[in-house]
Amino acid sequence: VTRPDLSTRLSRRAQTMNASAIREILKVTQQPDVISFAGGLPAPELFPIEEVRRAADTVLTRHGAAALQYSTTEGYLPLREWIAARHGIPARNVQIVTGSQQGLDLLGKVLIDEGDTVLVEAPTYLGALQSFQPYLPRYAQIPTDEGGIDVQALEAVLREQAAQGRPAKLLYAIPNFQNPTGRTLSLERRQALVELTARHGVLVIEDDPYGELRFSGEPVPSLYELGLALAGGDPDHNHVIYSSSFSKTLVPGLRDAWVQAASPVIAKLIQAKQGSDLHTPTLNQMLVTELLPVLPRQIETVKRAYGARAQRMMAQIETHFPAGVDFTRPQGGMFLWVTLPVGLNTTALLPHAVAHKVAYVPGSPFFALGGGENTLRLSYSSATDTQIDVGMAALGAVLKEALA
Ligand SMILES: Cc1ncc(COP(=O)(O)O)c(CN[C@@H](CCCC(=O)O)C(=O)O)c1O
Repeated sequence: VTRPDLSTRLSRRAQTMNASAIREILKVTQQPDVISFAGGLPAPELFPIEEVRRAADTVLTRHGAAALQYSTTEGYLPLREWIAARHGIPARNVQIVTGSQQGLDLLGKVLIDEGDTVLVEAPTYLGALQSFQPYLPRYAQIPTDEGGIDVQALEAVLREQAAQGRPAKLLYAIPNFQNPTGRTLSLERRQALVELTARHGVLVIEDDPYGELRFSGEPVPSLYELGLALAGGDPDHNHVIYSSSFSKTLVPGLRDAWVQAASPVIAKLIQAKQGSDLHTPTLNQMLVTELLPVLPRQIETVKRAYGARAQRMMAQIETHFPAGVDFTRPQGGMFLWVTLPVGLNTTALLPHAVAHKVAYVPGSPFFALGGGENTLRLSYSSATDTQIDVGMAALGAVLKEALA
């Protein structure tokens, strides 16, 4: 009998990895009587289950064998063509991925060399940090304010990086209804950011899973559209890479998403994906394509529900939270961001909140270089009115106690 300690055999890369705070908390908050505002879970009661069942029947009846067979790495052409047409680009610039989470992993694999400087917002989506980490980037944080990325601060960071002979490789941004803050970048800041990054030769990854979920205010052109205009309409010279998903507009469990990029990037994404999962499940891609006619109505239903839940949560926070606590007022998406008085630690506070049957995601895992100990993220998307009322009252009580 030999008893090797396998934990000593892991790669250096594996040893840089850590767990997703969101996934870990989802495990904790699965306790039935805990009201969880942690996971960015789309509202399950709004899933078009009947439509999915009918679509599955149609797909399997009409092209059952093809739906269950291996398929191309690029993705199901009718789906790619539908996406391409909506963005005014050729289908060859669209790659289907297995959730935009896989898109982030593959983009990290094909764009980041060890030590490359990757610019991220402070705070940013912790799942992106998790995807990029194994490629061993050197993070630089871009300060944000109520309006999202502070583009003046970005310019200073870019200048500093260039002066140190370490120009940034890429910038990862979530301009619509940002995860975790819920903030949206103004058109003026988007234009400045796109021009600035083009000038400095910095690639931009625009992660936009929430763009369709606007429930107030006016739509703003994407960084991708602005980048395309800067490239004279040529998608093969757009320095902005766009990623979005059917997870928040349709359903997350089918794991269908896509990346829009210049052909040399797409070519490498395909090769990386060949080595990862060969292709996104064929049946799921055909299902999503069959469901495209119900998408507009589904988006309207989801937007209305999330807008009402966001308003209710903000009203309850106004009512129950102690003075000195600040929070963002999103115009769309699934999250809002709470900032407590400096000195409070939301990671330390979480077990106490769970004891009071309410859960959130502490803010610090959303900061690539640390900080944010006094912040937390709340997701309103899958909470009923009662859960919002009861949960915000409970969390308000926990915060008042902590501040006393
Ligand atoms: C900015 C951003 N980019 C990509 C994703 C991943 O979405 P996909 O379902 O992989 O398309 C997400 C989804 N994040 C959710 C869902 C995480 C789901 C989970 O870990 O259970 C969250 O932050 O809670 C996102 O917010």
